[in-house]
Amino acid sequence: MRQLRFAPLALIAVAAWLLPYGLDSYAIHVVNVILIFAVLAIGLGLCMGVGGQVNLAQVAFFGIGAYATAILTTRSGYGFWISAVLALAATVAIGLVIGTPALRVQSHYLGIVTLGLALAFTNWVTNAEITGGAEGISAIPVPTLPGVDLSSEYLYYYLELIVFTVVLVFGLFVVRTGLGRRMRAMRDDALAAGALGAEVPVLRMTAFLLASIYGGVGGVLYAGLIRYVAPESFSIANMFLLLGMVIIGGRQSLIGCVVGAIGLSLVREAFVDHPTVAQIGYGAVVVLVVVFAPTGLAGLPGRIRSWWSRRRGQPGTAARLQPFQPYPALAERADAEEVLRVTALSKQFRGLKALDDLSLTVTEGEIRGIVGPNGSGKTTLFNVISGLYRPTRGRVEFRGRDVTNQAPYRLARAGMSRTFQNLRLFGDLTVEENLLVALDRSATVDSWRYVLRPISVLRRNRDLHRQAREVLDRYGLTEFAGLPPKSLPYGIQRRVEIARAVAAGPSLLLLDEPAAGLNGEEVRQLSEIVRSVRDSGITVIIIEHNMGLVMSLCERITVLAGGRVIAEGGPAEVATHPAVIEAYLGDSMDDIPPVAEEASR
Ligand SMILES: Nc1ncnc2c1ncn2[C@@H]1O[C@H](COP(=O)(O)OP(=O)(O)OP(=O)(O)O)[C@@H](O)[C@H]1O
Repeated sequence: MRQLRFAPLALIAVAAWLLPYGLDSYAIHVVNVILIFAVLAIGLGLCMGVGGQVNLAQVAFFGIGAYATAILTTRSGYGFWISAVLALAATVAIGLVIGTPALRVQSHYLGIVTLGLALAFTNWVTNAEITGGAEGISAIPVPTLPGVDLSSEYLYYYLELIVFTVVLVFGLFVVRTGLGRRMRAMRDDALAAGALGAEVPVLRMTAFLLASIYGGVGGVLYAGLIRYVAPESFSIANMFLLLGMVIIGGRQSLIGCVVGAIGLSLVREAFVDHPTVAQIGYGAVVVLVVVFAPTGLAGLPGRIRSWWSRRRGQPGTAARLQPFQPYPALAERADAEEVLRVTALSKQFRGLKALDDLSLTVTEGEIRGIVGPNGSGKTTLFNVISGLYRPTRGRVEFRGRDVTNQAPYRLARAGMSRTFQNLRLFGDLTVEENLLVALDRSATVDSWRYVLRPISVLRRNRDLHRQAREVLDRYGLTEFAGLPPKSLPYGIQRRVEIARAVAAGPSLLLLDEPAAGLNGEEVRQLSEIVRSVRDSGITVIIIEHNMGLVMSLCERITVLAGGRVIAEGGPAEVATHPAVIEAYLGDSMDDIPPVAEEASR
C-alpha cells in the first residue's frame, strides 16, 4: 500500500521527464516560462498564503534576480553561475530590507509598502543607465554546464525541472515542519501565536526572505533562458498575474500555487493576442474564486468531499473525548518564591481607567483567583501582564525580572502562558498542530538549519510529534488530533486551549474564564485539570465568573472593582468581606457553595 501512495508521484516524474519529447520548440519555450512562474508562485504562496503577509513585491524580487544576473554577466564580466549566486544574494538582501517594515507595519499596510517597491523598481529599471533603460539588457551569456548545451531550450528544461523540484520540495518541507506551522499559526492569529512564543516580527521577515529567495531563483532562471531582460517582464501587470496564480490555485497549498501557475500561464498563452480581454478575465476569475472558493482549486477536492458527505447525511466525527490523565505531582516546596509582582499598575483607555494603581503578588505553586464584576479590569490585567497591552504606569516583574512592556513572545519564552476569554485556537491548523506550535521552542532565527541541517530539522519535527501525542493522550484528545478545532464542541475546544497553553512549558499559566460556556461535568473536569497542572509545578492565575469553581479551586482570591483591588484573601475571607459583598457578590452570595476549609493541593 505504501508503494502505491508514491505511484502518482512516480507517474508525474516520468511524465515530466518525457514531456520535451512531445513538444515543438515553441511549446517547450512556453513550458520553460511556466516553470519559472511556478517557482515565483511558490515563493509568493509561502509568503502570502502560508505566512499571511501581503507581498506585491514578488515581481521586483524576480526582476532583481534577473537584472543582477544580466548586469554582472554583461557589464562586469562575471561567469553566469557566479553572477547567479551574487544575484541571489542581492535579492535576499533586498528581501530583508523589504521585510523590515514587516517588523512594525500590519499586514494590509505591507501591501502598500510592497506595491511601492514594485513600482519603484519598474521605474528605476526603465530609467537607469546601468539597466539599459527601456531597451533593457541583451546578450546575457548562456549558462555553461560541462557536457550540456544549455542554449537548447530542451536541455534548459531539465535544468529548470531540477531547480523547480528542489524548490518545491524545500517549500513543502518548510510548510510541513516547525517554521511553516508557526507561519500558518501567525497567519491564523498573530496575537495567539505571539502569546505562544512565536517571534511574530522575525517570522514575518522570514516570510519575505523566503519570497525573495524564490523570486531570485526565478530571476536567474529567466535571465539564463531568455538572455534578455527588459522592464515589461517585471511590470505590475505580471505581479497581478502572479497573484492570480496563487489565489486561483490555492493560497494555502504550494501544489495549488503550481497548478495556478500552469493554468493561468496557459490561459495567458491562449489570449496572447487579446491582452485586455485576458486582464479583465483574470480579474473576474480571481474575484469569483475569492468569493466562491476561497481555498482555490487546491481546496476544491476537500470542499467537494465535505459537501458530498453532508449531502449523504453522513454523521459527524465519531471521535470521543477520553478522561484527563493527571500529571505526576511534584513535592510541595517549602521555599516557594514569588513568581509575579505587579506594582502600582494603571491602564488608561482614553478617558477610562481600566486599571487603577493595582498591585498584586503571586507565589509559586498558588492557584490564584481573580474575580470582579464585568468591566472591573480582569482581562486588561492579564493583557498587561502578558505583554499585549502597555501599561500607562506601573511595573510587572516575572520571576524577579522587570518585564514591563516586553513583547508577548518574549514573555512566553520566559515561561508565561495564557488562554483567552474568547478562544483563540488556530482554526486552519489541526488540534495536533495547535499543540505542536506551542511545543516548538526553537528560535525562528535558527531557520538556517532548513538549508544547512535539514536532517536535524526532521529529527526535531519527529520529536515534537512524539511530545504532541503525549499531550493529546494526557488530555484525552487523541481521537481529535487530525481535526480542525472549529469542528469540535465548545467544551473540547476549551480543553484544547488549556492543553496548548500548558504544552508551551510555562512556569506561570494565566487562564481567562476557562469555564465560560462549559456544563457542570465539564467544569468538574476543568477543576481536576487545573489542580493537576498546579501540582505539576505550574503556578496558575485564573479569572472566573463561576464562583463555585473559584471558591473550591483557589487558595487566594483577589477581587477587583473599577480597576482596583478591593479585597484579597482566602475564599472564606473574601466571601464575607463587606466591600466584596457590596461591589460584586451582593445578592448572589447565597449561590456560593460552602467554602472548602483548605483548598486541597
Ligand atoms: N482595548 C480596549 N479599548 C478600550 N477600552 C477597553 C479595552 N479593553 C478593555 N477596555 C475597557 O476597560 C474596562 C475593563 O475591561 P476588562 O475587559 O478588563 O474587564 P473584565 O473585568 O475582564 O470584564 P469581563 O468580566 O466582562 O470580561 C472595560 O470598561 C472595557 O470596556
